[in-house]
Parts: sequence; structure tokens; C-alpha cells
Amino acid sequence: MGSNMGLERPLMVRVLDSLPSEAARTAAVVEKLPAHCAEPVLYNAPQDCLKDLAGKNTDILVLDLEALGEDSALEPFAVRCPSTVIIAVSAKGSVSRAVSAMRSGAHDFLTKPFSLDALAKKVMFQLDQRKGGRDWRAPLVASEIVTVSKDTPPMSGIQTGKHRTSDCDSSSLNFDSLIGKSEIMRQVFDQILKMAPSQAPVFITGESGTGKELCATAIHANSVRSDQSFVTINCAAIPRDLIESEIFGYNRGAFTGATETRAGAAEQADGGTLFLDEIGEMDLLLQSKLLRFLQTGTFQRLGDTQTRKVDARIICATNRNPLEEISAGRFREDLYYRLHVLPIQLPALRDRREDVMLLAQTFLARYAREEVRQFKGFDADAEACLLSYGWPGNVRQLENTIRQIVVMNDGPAVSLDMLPLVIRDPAGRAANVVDLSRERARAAAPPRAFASIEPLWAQERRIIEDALAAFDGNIAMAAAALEISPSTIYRKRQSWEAKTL
Ligand SMILES: Nc1ncnc2c1ncn2[C@@H]1O[C@H](COP(=O)(O)OP(=O)(O)OP(=O)(O)O)[C@@H](O)[C@H]1O
Repeated sequence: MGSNMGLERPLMVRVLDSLPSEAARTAAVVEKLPAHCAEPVLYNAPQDCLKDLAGKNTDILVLDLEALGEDSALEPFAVRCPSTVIIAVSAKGSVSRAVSAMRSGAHDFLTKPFSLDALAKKVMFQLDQRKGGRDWRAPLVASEIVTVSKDTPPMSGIQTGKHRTSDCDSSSLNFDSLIGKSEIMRQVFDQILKMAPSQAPVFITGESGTGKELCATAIHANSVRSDQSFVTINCAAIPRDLIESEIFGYNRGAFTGATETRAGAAEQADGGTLFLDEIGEMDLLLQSKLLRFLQTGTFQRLGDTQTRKVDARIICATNRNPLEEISAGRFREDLYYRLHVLPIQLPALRDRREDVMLLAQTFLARYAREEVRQFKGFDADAEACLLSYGWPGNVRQLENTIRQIVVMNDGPAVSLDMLPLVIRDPAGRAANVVDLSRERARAAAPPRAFASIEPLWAQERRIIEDALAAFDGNIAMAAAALEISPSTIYRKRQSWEAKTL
């Protein structure tokens, strides 16, 4: 055994299996882990194991599904120790079994009999995900292209280096990053599993912050392309006149500022997946170029005469209603029908309230660990408030709220007074906003001459800049407080720059 993985204490492994000999065999995994491990603790009865999870350290939990009875009996284990790596094992392995175990909170699944090396590999993968590295959940900076390939660190939720077969290796399904146990999310997981092996385009819709990007990464992670690149282009975060060069690349000298030749996202995604986020922001001319690319698989870099061909699976997402966009003439109907082959609609958080506390607990455990706080859960009043709030900013708003609470407070439980006012008293806040704008209106010059009225964009700019100042420039936090998406802030900033040039 080697280093202790950066922890100050040995890793604690607990194993539940109704057969003591099997539990002992599984527990021997500690010999395979490159970390200092304490003596593993073995259980034959679920209630004994559950009792210990309440107050004792647990880093790795291996649960035999037969010892649990029903797969859903795994849920209380996941809720009790949200930061523990949970691996479900079963002698009756199947895709649906693996999916159901992971829906209930397991991080991975193995069919018995399994080798200790296979178990150790899965445990190490999960521990690595928890060891920091790039915080892939942080919002992308404007015009950033995120590439996940064999050569770059994988985002959580993506297993690189694996080649899945289209009939799905049940031990490799991965929804680690996309959390939900509600019926509506179960249907989404089923859709992802069925759509992942296909080569057809996927069209994801849903309000801002519902997890469209996570959904796209899960489709890629569970596809045969998972060991190839996953390339994201956020059409809202890139100035319109640069999107084409970001997607298709350019030759040196193609336009002012093109000082070198660059491959675009389409080429980088060759063999893998190209994710076009916020596709509703793309202008009509570029839409026709994208359509041609989808029809032929060919394109030209800007300033280049050579026609190139790539094989990239397309996933796109929008928080707009595509049919309304088509009727308004902002989205090409033919492009829509090319892209809208496998549709997924992500539900708003208010439509899956069963998931609110599961998500809140997960974020609390994540940020308490990151910020070194003691938080273990929520008191009853805080929980009731989180459950009754409408979450217009969806999971992003919930995640940012929990992060804010953890940064600003400490204690064993989150209490009502730690919640931001907007969550505790949404109606009151709304009233304040009205009062504030009235105050501003009153403060304006008395004769309401045309010139004295501040343009809407300038008012918007002031409000957004106030929010950014309140959160020290943190765009994600400001966006959550304003109940808009971070990309809206990026987009607005670009339009202000254009106005003040
Ligand atoms: N089901 C989920 N489980 C865990 N985290 C989630 C889930 N859905 C969303 N999140 C988190 O919420 C944030 C927003 O998710 P994501 O960027 O995927 O949403 P989106 O729908 O693409 O938003 P937008 O339309 O504004 O781009 C991310 O930090 C993500 O980790």
C-alpha cells in the first residue's frame, strides 16, 4: 500500500454482504488500493451497517444488492453518507439492475463474481474524481471551448479510455454527475441510456440551469465515443461573428487577428461528440452552414479552399422553445428537423421536488469538504423552506445557494437564518425590487424629457454590474441572484461593448 491519497487518516472501507465469506473476500480490496486503509468493517445485516454510517467515517462502501433486498433500499445509505464512494455489487447483474442501483445513489456497479483488481479500479476512479483537479462545474469563461479527450483530464461523468459496446456494459454506466431520483428524472436516465449508443443527433431542451450540459456529457460518457473528444461550443458565450471560426476553424490571415491557422471544434470532435450549447443564439447564415455540415459531414475552414470531412456526433441544447423560434423566423425549420431526431426535455426543478433535498445534500457535502466546514445536513425549517421555494434558476441556483451558505457559515446543520433572503422570503424580495425601481424612477430628473430616461440596456447594465460587485465579480453567483444564466451575463457584456465602441 502506498500513500494515503492526501487524507490525514487511513481510508475506511465498509462492506455489506449477507455471506460473511463473500464480505471478507470483497474487503480484501484494501490490499489492492494504493492508499493506507484501516481494517475494513464487515456487515451481514443492512441495519447494522446503516447505524454505523451515521456517526463514523466511511470513505468506501461496497453494498451487495442481495443483502439489501430491494435496490431502492440503497437510498438511505446514499443519503446518510453523501460523500462516500458507494459501489453496488450483485450476482444478478443486468443493465437495468445497474441503472436502478445508480439511480438509488451508487456510484458504480459490478457483477459478481468480480476481480479485486476490477473493484479497486472502480474505487480509485471515484476517489480520483473527489481529489480536486479542474472544477468542471464552474461556469465556462466566455468563448472557452472545453475539450475532453484522451490527453486532457476527464470531466466527472465522463470515463475516458473506455470503449463501450452498443449493448452497454452494465458495469460501466455512469450518471455520477447527473443527480435525481424522481420518476421524471428516471425517465430522463432511461432516455439517455437508449440514445447513447445511437449516432443520431440529440436535441436537449429545458430551462436554464436544468442540467442540459450535464445531460450531454452523460450521453457522450455512455456512448461508444466515450474515449474520444467531447467538445463544447457555447453559442451564447461567443460573439456571433466568431462562432463560425470557432466551429469550423480558420487559416492564418483569414480575418484580422487570425495570426495562426487553427482547427475548429468540428475537427477537434472528429470521432467524438460536438455539443452545441444554446444553439438558438446562432444567426441564420451560420445555421445554413451548419445544415450543410450536417448533411454532408464536410466543411471548410475560414480562408481555406480545402474541403474537410469529419465524423462527429452532434448534441445540441437550447433553453428557448424551438417551435416558437421557427415561427418567429429565428431558427431554420430544415435545420430543426435535422437536429431534432432524439429529443430530451429536462424538467424544471420545481417539477421534481423529490430531488431538491438529494441535490442539496450532495452540494452541501461537496462544498463543506471543499471549504473545510462541518456541515452534515439541514434543520427541519431550512429543509421545509428549500422544498417550498420555486427555484426559477433550477439546479444551478440551488447549487450556488448551497455554496454561498457554506462559504458564509459553519455548523453541524444549515438553519433557516443561513438561507439567503430571496429563498426565505421571495415575496418580500419581489416587493423590495418594485420599491427600489420606484425610488430610482423618483430620483430621475423631474421633467420626464426623452433624454432623461435611461435606456433599458443601461439600466440592465447597472443592475448586472451591481450584482457582480455584490459577489466580487463571481458571474455564477451574480447570475443565480439575478435568476438568469451566466451566459446571459456574458452575452449582455458583449452587447454593451458593441454599444460603447
Ligand atoms: N441533475 C443534476 N445533478 C447535479 N447537478 C446538476 C444537475 N442539473 C444541473 N446541475 C448543476 O447545475 C449547474 C447548471 O447545469 P448545466 O450547465 O448543465 O445547465 P444548463 O441547463 O446547460 O444551463 P444553461 O441553459 O444556463 O446553459 C451545473 O453546475 C450543474 O453541475
